[in-house]
Amino acid sequence: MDIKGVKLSIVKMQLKHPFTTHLGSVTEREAIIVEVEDRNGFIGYGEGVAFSSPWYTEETVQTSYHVLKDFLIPILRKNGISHPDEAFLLFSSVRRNHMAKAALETALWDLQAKIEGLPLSTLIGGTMEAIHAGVVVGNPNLPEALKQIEGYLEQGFKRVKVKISPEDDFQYISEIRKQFPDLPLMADANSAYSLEDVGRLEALDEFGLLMIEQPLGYDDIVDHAKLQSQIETPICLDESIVTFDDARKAIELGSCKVINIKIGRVGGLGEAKRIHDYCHSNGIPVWAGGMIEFGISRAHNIALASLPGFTIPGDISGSDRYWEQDIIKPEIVVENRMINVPDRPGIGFELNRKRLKEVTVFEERFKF
Ligand SMILES: O=C(O)CCC(=O)c1ccccc1C(=O)O
Ligand SMILES: [Mg+2]
Repeated sequence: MDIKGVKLSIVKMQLKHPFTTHLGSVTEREAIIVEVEDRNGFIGYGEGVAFSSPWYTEETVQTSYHVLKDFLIPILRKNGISHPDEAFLLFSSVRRNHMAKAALETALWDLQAKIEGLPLSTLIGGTMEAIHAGVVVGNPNLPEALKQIEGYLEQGFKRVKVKISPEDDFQYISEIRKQFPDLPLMADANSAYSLEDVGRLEALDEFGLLMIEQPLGYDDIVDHAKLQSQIETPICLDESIVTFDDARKAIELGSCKVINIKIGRVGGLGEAKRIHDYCHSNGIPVWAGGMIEFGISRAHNIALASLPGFTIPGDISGSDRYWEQDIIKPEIVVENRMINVPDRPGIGFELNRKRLKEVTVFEERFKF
């Protein structure tokens, strides 16, 4: 790859409605948009998905920016790269900081796909022409949540995920079940429980949830194995799976029956694909997680979710789920409960430069 330079833009946009978990509410989203340009004028896009504060993982927009600017971009400039497959190893002198790494690595994947004139999904071995849409309700107010779910079902979403916590989990889920008895429903706890809550979690078994996501500690795989042996509902791990080896160990221990793959959390598309391949050959279904992201990250998720092991609808909704106007064109749309996998080169979406400019609060260029 003959890279000419990298541009980083920090963008900031209000969400249409706050998104709430037991850890707090997100009302405004900051992110880092990465553009890697080569000497033939191709530009690859990536998005850094760390939040403004370290509530979901330890990274933030500012730590990602620092790691990109002062470490990852200089490593890339000094060493060069011939294929994005090499990026994770190339960046291995920097520990963790997976969201920063993924921001740059995904831009390299988009660039490589554009150089080859292929859709990104094709380049990574995707087999699906369209993926199932899924949506997340982050609203602890039950009547409002019920209304929101009704609206999403009318829009054609196939699967709904809700956020739960020990405060009102049984009542919250039972009311949703009463109103939507056949809805494919799942619950995400974002580590709100401990092993002492086994009884509470067992009580949810009767609701036939597709799965419960990350009930216990955000870095735990041992207690989750104990819990899984005591509840019927399949456990899905999110926060705990940060590396390929985490996935391997969790599967070996029986800590989960499903894995949520997020490109940012695992350090890039290459690692996300490795985890997918391992899960696929071990009979563990996977789905693509969401990060309340803008269209660039969503587009990378769409390419990822076109791989054959993504058999469960993920947290992939349209641009209008969170944004009045996204930073990409065309915007991502849900049609007949599905999102089309683009057949255009790369991620298949262009930056909407006018919109990007409106929401950019800081930008910087790095010449190679
Ligand atoms: O992108 C979405 O639609 C929301 C997905 C979601 O639940 C989420 C959003 C931000 C941080 C963590 C999570 C999660 O899956 O735990
Ligand atoms: Mg989650």
